[in-house]
Amino acid sequence: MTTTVKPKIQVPEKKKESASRGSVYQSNQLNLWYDTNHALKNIDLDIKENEVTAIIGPSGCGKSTYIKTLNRMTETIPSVKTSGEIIYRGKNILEKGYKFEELRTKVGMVFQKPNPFPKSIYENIAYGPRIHGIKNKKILDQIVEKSLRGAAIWDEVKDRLNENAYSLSGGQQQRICIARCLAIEPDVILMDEPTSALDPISTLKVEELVQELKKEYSIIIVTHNMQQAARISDKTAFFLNGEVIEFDETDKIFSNPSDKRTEDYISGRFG
Ligand SMILES: Nc1ncnc2c1ncn2[C@@H]1O[C@H](COP(=O)(O)OP(=O)(O)OP(=O)(O)O)[C@@H](O)[C@H]1O
Repeated sequence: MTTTVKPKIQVPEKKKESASRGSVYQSNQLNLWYDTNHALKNIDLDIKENEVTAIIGPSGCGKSTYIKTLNRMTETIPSVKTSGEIIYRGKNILEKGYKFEELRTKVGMVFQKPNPFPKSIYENIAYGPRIHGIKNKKILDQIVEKSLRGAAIWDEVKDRLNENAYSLSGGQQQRICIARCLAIEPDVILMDEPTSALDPISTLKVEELVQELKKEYSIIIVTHNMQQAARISDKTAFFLNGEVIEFDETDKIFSNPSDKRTEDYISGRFG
């Protein structure tokens, strides 16, 4: 008797053109230790451009560690050791001599808790371009408007650009943080549970925004919300105890996973 796994979570129809896309990140046999804690184990992932890739898995499985490694944020922790490769656009970012600054201008990061600067809405967005040498007020104005429009928050803030970003709601602050990323014209946006501190309406806005942004950017999103992964991602990687158990098209992962552990996780049997 054959058994088929019934879809647990509704996945919207998505275009399947993945095979023809280029790779933005490739991790090859990536390992990471915090002292003796082996937090990432032989991670092989090929992340394609202009897709949304979701990283899911139970608490402590290494999701945040993985996404932070893509931006070399873990290397500031003294106990961290890594082995293997992370190839970003053809270059191993873990190699000595890799120009770290290059990564900073190409990869934007959005965190769990909105973290605008304690400055005006305008200054939050203009800050990055200024650091990169843009001083002309007219050009900065254009970047600010374009970035806020890109983050679907222009209409809400256009008349209050000089107000402190802290005066906005949490959901608006998160979109300001996304606009701040867009202002540096990144190639990739890394999002670490970007909606977990938001209410359902703000969550929906950010999810719609992610769908829109993938036309121009590659997005990697850590989420503990499986419905969210199913709604917005093209590919999903299921992590467990520091390993990638399964990485596939999101509809395959949520309707017919290959591994029993994935099936158990998405059906809510653990995690
Ligand atoms: N700064 C750190 N120093 C030491 N160990 C850490 C550090 N950050 C994470 N770890 C450990 O690495 C492992 C993976 O943690 P990580 O935060 O990547 O998991 P996660 O899947 O993102 O979890 P969660 O869903 O709870 O955020 C855990 O054992 C954790 O205790």
